[in-house]
Amino acid sequence: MSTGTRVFLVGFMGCGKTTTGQALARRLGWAFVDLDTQVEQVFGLSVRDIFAQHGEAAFREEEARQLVETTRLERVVVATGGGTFVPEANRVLVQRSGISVFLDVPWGEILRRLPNKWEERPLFRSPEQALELYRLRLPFYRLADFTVRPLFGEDAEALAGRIALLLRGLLCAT
Ligand SMILES: Nc1ncnc2c1ncn2[C@@H]1O[C@H](COP(=O)(O)OP(=O)(O)OP(=O)(O)O)[C@@H](O)[C@H]1O
Ligand SMILES: O=C(O)C1=C[C@@H](O)[C@@H](O)[C@H](O)C1
Ligand SMILES: [Mg+2]
Repeated sequence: MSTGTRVFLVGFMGCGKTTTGQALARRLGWAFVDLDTQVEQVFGLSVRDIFAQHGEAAFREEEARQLVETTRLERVVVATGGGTFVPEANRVLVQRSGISVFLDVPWGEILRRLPNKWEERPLFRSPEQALELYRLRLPFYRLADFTVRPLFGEDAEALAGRIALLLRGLLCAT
């Protein structure tokens, strides 16, 4: 399987996977897929309502299924969900199918970005619980092929530009 035509952005809720992913896809002239949106479309419900009505396990099952679907596409940037890269099966699939990039946003900045958004993200129950989850997840995110830490004040467009530069070098080499 060619790994040069898919990019998977991974990282914690609020690190900018969706926003940066859209900007990156535009720059590369590639398609963009947001995994959370795909799952929402299958259920016809928001992430919050999927968790509430069907439970997290049902969400994770569909998330894994939608991840497989993305590996059938070429020239695509995938914004994963915050938990997608944690199960080993998902991680192995990503590592075999494309290039993974961890958006390594420090906790303080995540907190600044996500006030009042807790009810949309069922696993962001309180800052304390979310910090615990963030710490548990970091070792998994660090298994991504590349880690990119947004610079102070660097917006999603600028960050996408930096990732595009990194990828262009890699894509030329494959
Ligand atoms: N580089 C950036 N600088 C400042 N704000 C940003 C940046 N990237 C994204 N944001 C803002 O942070 C918030 C969260 O971004 P986004 O929804 O893209 O994160 P996400 O990683 O997709 O989160 P989730 O896992 O919950 O889907 C949004 O309000 C977005 O505008
Ligand atoms: O971190 C997580 O586990 C999640 C992040 C979001 O992107 C959604 O996939 C959902 O809210 C779960
Ligand atoms: Mg997102």
